[in-house]
Amino acid sequence: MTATLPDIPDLLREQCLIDGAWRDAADGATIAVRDPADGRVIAHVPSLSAAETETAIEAARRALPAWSRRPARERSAVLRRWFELIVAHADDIAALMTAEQGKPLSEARGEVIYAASFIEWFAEEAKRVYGELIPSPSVDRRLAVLRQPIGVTAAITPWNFPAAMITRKAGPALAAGCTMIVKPAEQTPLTALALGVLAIEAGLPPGVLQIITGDARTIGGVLTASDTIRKLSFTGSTEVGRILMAQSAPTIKKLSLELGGNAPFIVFDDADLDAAVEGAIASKYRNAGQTCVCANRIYVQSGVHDAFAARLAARVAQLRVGAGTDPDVQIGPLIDEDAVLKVEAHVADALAHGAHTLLGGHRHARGGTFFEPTILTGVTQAMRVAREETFGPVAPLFRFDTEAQAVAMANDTEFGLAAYFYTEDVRRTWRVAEALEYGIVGHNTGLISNEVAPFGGVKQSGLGREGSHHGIDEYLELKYLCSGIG
Ligand SMILES: NC(=O)C1=CN([C@@H]2O[C@H](COP(=O)(O)OP(=O)(O)OC[C@H]3O[C@@H](n4cnc5c(N)ncnc54)[C@H](OP(=O)(O)O)[C@@H]3O)[C@@H](O)[C@H]2O)C=CC1
Ligand SMILES: O=C(O)CCCC(=O)O
Repeated sequence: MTATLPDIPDLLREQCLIDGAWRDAADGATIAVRDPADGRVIAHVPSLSAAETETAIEAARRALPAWSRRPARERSAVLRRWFELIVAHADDIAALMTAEQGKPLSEARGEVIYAASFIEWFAEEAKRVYGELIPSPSVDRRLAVLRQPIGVTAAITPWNFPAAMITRKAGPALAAGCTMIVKPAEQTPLTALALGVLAIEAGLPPGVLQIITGDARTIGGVLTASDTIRKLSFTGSTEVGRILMAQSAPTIKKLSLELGGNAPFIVFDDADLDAAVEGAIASKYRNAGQTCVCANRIYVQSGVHDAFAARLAARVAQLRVGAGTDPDVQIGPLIDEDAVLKVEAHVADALAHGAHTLLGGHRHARGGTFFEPTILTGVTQAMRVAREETFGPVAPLFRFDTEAQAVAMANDTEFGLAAYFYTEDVRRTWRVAEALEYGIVGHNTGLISNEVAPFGGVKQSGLGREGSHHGIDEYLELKYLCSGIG
């Protein structure tokens, strides 16, 4: 262990949570966790086997009957305590998150509060899982619909939001009366395990929540093959989403998939340009561009293109790159070397096909996985930055002339998670919002995420919605009861 880890013995766990107990792998195997700011190993977590994954599933199965039968009010109270504990420990969890993920401390703290908001929200929703009484077609029968927990569930989560992607799944699952096994990304297990510490402290009974670490294919293979697990929720790449969907087919699992995005960000001639620049920065450079809803393609109408590019460049040039622990830094390191290679490849491809660098374009002078905040101009639909999620601090600017062109280019992708546009024209607002083939649309804002609204995509960006009052439905089954009373 090194000095880059915060001194928080109560929250720092290097063991997995199974059946209410903290465990190592039986064979002692571990995975190293690194600080992306300097590449140093900061901790080790267990690398569990397939058999240990089965043990976690079995614990969740045993815990299900009692937890699902607890009155909703009691489940709600436990979740409420978990929420309060997360908020009370926000600074410590943020420090842990920055150490393993790299995002600036202020962003990490923001994520912890965001993560906690899902637990608070679903603590409330737990009490509102209403059924229905259907007007009967005959006098001798009564027709009812019950909404019941789906059963044992699993979540596989990414490194870019190490806390919020867990609570957005565990919150509704536990509120609904399900039990869950969470497998966090190998880069960011410490935040997940710290959430587990607080869940136990909040009074979550053994087996209701398991947090297991290890080889993704081994654990993913066991989770998807399991007949006990009735639902899998995954956030991550579209490629892995496809694999998990195929692996879940034999057991016909219910799936929530929150996959890659390739978000268009459209600036029309009639936009408030300063607001559009701020929105673009918030959307593009948050988490160093490593967000599935980050603006990936910035389309700017010809009349304002050059002014927008100049203002954006002036602002982005002020963004400071460095370790997330430095309070003056806005852009931390990328998660790993593979991430940097992908960003470099996208920039090189764009330049080779005629784009120009307005700002940045290279690895940062600090070395490691730091990358310069970058703006490219003269980008076209044929380039890789237009077709694939870059997941880095690169803003590619495309020029367009008409609204129809902008909408067509924005929709020209297999992805459909988030889209943004800036206009002051109310008629255009509705026209464009309705025409964009996306699950989430931001108008005159670059920040759309919160716990009260449904988050999720269309097309190959995934299935299902998280957050909002819809989020709990993903963990419930409808049961139709036809009662003969003649
Ligand atoms: N929608 C989103 O929010 C995200 C999108 N991405 C996109 O994906 C790209 C690659 O990022 P990456 O981290 O590799 O994303 P992945 O999709 O590979 O990882 C996300 C999660 O899936 C797990 N996983 C990976 N392979 C399997 C498998 N075969 N079976 C079961 N679980 C698996 C990972 O585990 P482990 O970490 O142990 O390998 C991690 O927990 C990014 O550049 C970005 O474009 C990435 C993260 C989030
Ligand atoms: O990148 C993701 O996978 C989640 C986006 C974070 C959010 O805005 O909720």
